[in-house]
Amino acid sequence: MPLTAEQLSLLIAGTRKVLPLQAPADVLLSQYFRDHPQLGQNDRAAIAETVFGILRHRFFLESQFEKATAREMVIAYLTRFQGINLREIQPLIREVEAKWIPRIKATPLATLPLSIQAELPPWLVEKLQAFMRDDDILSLGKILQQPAPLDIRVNTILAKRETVLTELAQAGIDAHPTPYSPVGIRLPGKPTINRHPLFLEGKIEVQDEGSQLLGYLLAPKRGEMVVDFCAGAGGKTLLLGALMHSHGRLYAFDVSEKRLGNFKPRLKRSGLSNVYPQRIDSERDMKLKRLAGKIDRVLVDVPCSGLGTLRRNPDLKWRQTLSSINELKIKQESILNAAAKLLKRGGRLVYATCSLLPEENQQIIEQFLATHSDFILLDCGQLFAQQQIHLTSVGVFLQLSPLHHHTDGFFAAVIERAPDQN
Ligand SMILES: C[S@@+](CC[C@H](N)C(=O)[O-])C[C@H]1O[C@@H](n2cnc3c(N)ncnc32)[C@H](O)[C@@H]1O
Repeated sequence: MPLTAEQLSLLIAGTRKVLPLQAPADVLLSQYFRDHPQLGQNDRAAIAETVFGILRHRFFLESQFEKATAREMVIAYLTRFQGINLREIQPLIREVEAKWIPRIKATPLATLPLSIQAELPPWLVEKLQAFMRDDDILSLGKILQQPAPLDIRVNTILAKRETVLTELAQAGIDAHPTPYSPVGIRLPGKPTINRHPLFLEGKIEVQDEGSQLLGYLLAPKRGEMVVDFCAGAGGKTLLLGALMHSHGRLYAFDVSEKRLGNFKPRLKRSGLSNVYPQRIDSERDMKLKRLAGKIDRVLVDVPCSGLGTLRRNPDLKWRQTLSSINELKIKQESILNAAAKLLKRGGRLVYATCSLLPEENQQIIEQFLATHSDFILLDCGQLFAQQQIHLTSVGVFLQLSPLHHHTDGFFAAVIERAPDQN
């Protein structure tokens, strides 16, 4: 159906609300939808698709104007990236706008600077160039412009992956086992899953395959004492609880009351009975003292730049800066130091981020190991192989990539506190 003038103005209004990025794009969009309850499901979907599409191509779109307005961005996006032709949109736009459309459609990408071609901020391209070739940065940038697939995790406390796959097939939902995670399913059509009985009964949870794999590196066992130090809304906690078969003690710490609040209904659905969510003031909270040296396994999924999730959160390209990354590094170091104190001798810690930058990843671990001689680094590739998970290009560290693994860009390192010598 051809675009109508009313639909075009809705797309422009939604874009105008989000583009200044005074908050995360998804928060601004939800706010906008709450303020406009008259918008139907289709209008909302079209606005969200356009706003996120513009964010994915914003460097190119802005390069085409002196100072682009929301209206110009929408028209340029629809015609260059959504295949709407000039004849179709002409009745809805001004004469002067119709004049620049052919130029924007024809601009060859290869003539533009790498940061525009890759749709990455110049400061980030510069950081990546320290360890990547330009054509690899371009391939990465291009894959990060694609929307991510929808991955779910089967809650093995309540269901088996084969049974869930059968039920999804019966419901006419295109679904495939994920290639690496033994409990993952990929849903290429991205159906709305949160009203499906499998979801409501706690048999499935939305979770990127990369995030699932981190749980297999920690590999907590039944009956152990385990801490998820930065549990947030509990995405990874729930997998850890399932790997523990709901036996033992799993503390879910976070500084955010709101995130832990979002965890509560998920925990209830999961059927797990060994999880203890607890808010802490900071990584120096006194509550942590009593657990020092007592914990078998600790997951530290630290706050990070999130640059490995640009497929889902393209707005991070503007919300992160060189100085925010410097602040994050200090926090990451401090959280890792505090979390490591909880480990008993022989205990294992997984440090994880969804960042692509070595300074938030291996450099934090290398710095930690240089000052903690009682910790050793384990090999992620070997730990996966022990569990029959065969990932390509994984060495001592895990760096998942949307390009090579079709997951978000997760990083992980596994360290162990040296066992007692006696
Ligand atoms: C990357 S997110 C964790 C996501 C979560 N593990 C999941 O799988 O859904 C990082 C979390 O660290 C929390 N955080 C920030 N500072 C913290 C601190 N000092 N101690 C513990 N958690 C902290 C944030 O509130 C945020 O929820």
